[in-house]
Amino acid sequence: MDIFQQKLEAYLENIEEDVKKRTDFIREYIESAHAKGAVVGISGGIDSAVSAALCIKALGKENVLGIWMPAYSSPVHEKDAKALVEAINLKLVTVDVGPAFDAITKEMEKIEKLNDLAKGNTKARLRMTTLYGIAGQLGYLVSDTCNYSEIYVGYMTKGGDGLADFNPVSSLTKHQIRILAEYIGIPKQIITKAPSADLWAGQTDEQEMGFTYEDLDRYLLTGKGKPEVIEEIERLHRNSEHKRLLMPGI
Ligand SMILES: Nc1ncnc2c1ncn2[C@@H]1O[C@H](COP(=O)(O)OP(=O)(O)OC[C@H]2O[C@@H]([n+]3cccc(C(=O)O)c3)[C@H](O)[C@@H]2O)[C@@H](O)[C@H]1O
Ligand SMILES: Nc1ncnc2c1ncn2[C@@H]1O[C@H](COP(=O)(O)OP(=O)(O)OP(=O)(O)O)[C@@H](O)[C@H]1O
Ligand SMILES: [Mg+2]
Repeated sequence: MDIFQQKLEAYLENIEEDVKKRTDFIREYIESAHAKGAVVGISGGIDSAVSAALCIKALGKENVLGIWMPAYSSPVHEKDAKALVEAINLKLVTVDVGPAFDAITKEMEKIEKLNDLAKGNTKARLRMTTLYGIAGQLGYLVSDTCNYSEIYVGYMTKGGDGLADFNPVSSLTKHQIRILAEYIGIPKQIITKAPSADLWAGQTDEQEMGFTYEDLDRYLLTGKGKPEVIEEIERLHRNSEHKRLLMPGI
């Protein structure tokens, strides 16, 4: 077995302890903030599924609210988001951010036509706005869902999915998230589906990043990989430093 597989095996061996560590963290953090619960944006993808499941284990299903927020999202993700209701006992509501997206895009395009990335990042920031609106109303905190692999290369929208109050999965690579997902009973189709931000039709993480999660996680867990891939990962890491810091000021 190669060293990458050994690291993943080691994670699986200690998974019960890992779940306890994460659920203790969530419970203690929510208590220390005097909050009543947590909201999680539910995309139909694996990171939000695992984050929500950990929040439910920590806080109880009554104190966790999942929000499905479509903006011309693909139907497969809606089906997968809804599959979580039974699988992890999730309270799920829908807030359609499509109309707000259309309205704000129309206003912004009075300046200049927006490209897919600018439009996609706007969707992510409207979701952040929605999560904070509901969390503020309920006295909840907003759970982040970004995993370690994404955070390392800055693969998240600044002020969008990259902004929340606490993160129950920030130290887990994508491969570790998959192991955890299986352990806590996330539906198979969510685990095996190609990771996608779904910010525009046909988008997938691996295609956009230009390398696979296998390449990224192997490097993160073992330091090994093709030199040109490592160089690209480190370039993205350097260029996204600003997303992992509080804003600079003077
Ligand atoms: N050095 C610096 N210091 C301070 N701020 C700096 C900066 N360089 C850029 N910036 C600011 O950051 C902005 C660029 O960051 P940002 O707006 O995030 O935009 P950007 O990094 O260009 O795009 C976000 C990326 O994350 C991906 N994403 C988003 C959401 C979810 C997921 C997913 O996996 O599901 C993936 C998305 O597909 C895209 O590849 C610039 O417009 C500028 O305002
Ligand atoms: N349609 C959506 N409704 C609600 N939340 C969303 C939606 N799209 C994205 N999000 C939020 O943005 C986060 C970032 O998306 P990302 O694609 O990285 O995670 P994921 O969809 O949970 O996992 P993956 O796509 O890797 O399987 C999601 O975890 C979720 O919290
Ligand atoms: Mg996704």
